[in-house]
Amino acid sequence: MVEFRFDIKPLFPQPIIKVTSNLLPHTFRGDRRQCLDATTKMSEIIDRLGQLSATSQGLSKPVTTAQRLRMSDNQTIYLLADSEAGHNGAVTGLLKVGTKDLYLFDESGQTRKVEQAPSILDFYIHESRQRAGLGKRLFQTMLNEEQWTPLKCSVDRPSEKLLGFLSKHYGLQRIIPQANNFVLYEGFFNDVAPANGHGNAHGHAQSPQRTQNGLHITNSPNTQLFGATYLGEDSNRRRGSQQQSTPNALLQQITQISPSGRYGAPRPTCSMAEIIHAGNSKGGKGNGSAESNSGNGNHDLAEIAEQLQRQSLADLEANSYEPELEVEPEVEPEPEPEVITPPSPPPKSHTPTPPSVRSPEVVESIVGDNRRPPAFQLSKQHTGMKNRSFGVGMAVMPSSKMEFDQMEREDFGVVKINRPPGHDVTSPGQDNSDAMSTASSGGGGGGLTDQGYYDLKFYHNKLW
Ligand SMILES: CC(=O)SCCNC(=O)CCNC(=O)[C@H](O)C(C)(C)COP(=O)(O)OP(=O)(O)OC[C@H]1O[C@@H](n2cnc3c(N)ncnc32)[C@H](O)[C@@H]1OP(=O)(O)O
Repeated sequence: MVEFRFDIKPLFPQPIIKVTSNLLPHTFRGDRRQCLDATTKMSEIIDRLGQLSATSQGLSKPVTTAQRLRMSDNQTIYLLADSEAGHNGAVTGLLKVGTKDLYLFDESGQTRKVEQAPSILDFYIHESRQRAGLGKRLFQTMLNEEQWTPLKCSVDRPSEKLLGFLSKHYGLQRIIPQANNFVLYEGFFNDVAPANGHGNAHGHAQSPQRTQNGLHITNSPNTQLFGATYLGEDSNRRRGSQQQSTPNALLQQITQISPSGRYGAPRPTCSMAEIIHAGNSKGGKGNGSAESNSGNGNHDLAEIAEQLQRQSLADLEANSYEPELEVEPEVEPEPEPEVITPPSPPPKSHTPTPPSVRSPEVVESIVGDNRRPPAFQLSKQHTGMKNRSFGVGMAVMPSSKMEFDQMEREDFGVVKINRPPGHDVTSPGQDNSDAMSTASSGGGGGGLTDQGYYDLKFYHNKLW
């Protein structure tokens, strides 16, 4: 029996009480001070019983704590007490139930999403009182209160004892195998309309693709991994009235979010998705020139990469590297700026500026007019948001890399050229990683070392 330093009887005017997130017995009446006292004591009771249950089941940490109950909005704990026991009475059992949205297999192996499935989450009768019918008493009280039937309950990782208990008292034996830890019994899906693989165990028939609250449910792995997509009324109207050919519509779809949970937080627009999807929506690819892709954010990454590759190859052939372009002066090396601000250095009149090392203005036109000027300029040391895609760099040219300085989270920046090999800059603000990449490439003895080379890297947001 579980006894406490305080008298439990005031908390248990009846043998079984219900506790929800307010941590008060459902029978509680009292003022503020009594309320505080009751929640403190109730928390202690719940934590203690939860710990005993975990120990009894061999769990490393309790499933049931007062804190968890306080944070929940759909869980209820039933507590069984023996007021006659000892001096202060004793608490003898705990049963925690709640509702869960679950993806479940039915008898035929079809996946179904069951919303608010009744779930048995934790069940414990003190060892000294087991097999005396107390479990049945507690469980039956819960069924009556919740108006559930045993067959419609999912059971979260039941122990052998609980399986025996359910078999003995409720004849539940034939389990429908599941991929998760929940156990359900044949008959769970009875009287539920199949509705294309989606249903509700309570029989609240739902539209196969759209539920009342606007959740878009499919059987896809993405849905199962990330949850249903929330399609608000606005969005529904938009989808009806608007073709998906506009980039905005596509972007809205891309950034649609789940309404709750950890996937519910608003996500920033993915710039790469913007490029890929918005580019595709154009239909035609244009003439392939980078400049032609400016505006509206319709860029094709492959096209840009191809363009830069062509330009880089042309530069190689023309032997037109100009290491002095955007290279710090020999005498007074300055820290290499992380974010290049316009204007670009004036090209020598006799040497055409290599297209692959365009001035920021040119590159800006590649990435489109929708790039907003940053309110202030951040280096990658500030933002930590600079992601290198060496694969893309490799695709452009094996010995070169593209670099886009990301001035803002959502935007592409400018192409820049690293300092030439051997040109050490040791001032504090220098770009260490760039220096390292330069050194390592140069150390490899590449053919371009003697001539210097352009270290172009390509940065973008992480995609997934
Ligand atoms: C989702 C979950 O919570 S899973 C975890 C379930 N909890 C536990 O395993 C914790 C330890 N066990 C217990 O707390 C209890 O045994 C409970 C809650 C499972 C059942 O409570 P009890 O008061 O013992 O149940 P009650 O007396 O009403 O029914 C007894 C039946 O339960 C099953 N049972 C209870 N104890 C045991 C046991 N030690 N070994 C095997 N079966 C048991 C048997 O079917 C038993 O019938 P039997 O005595 O004729 O064999």
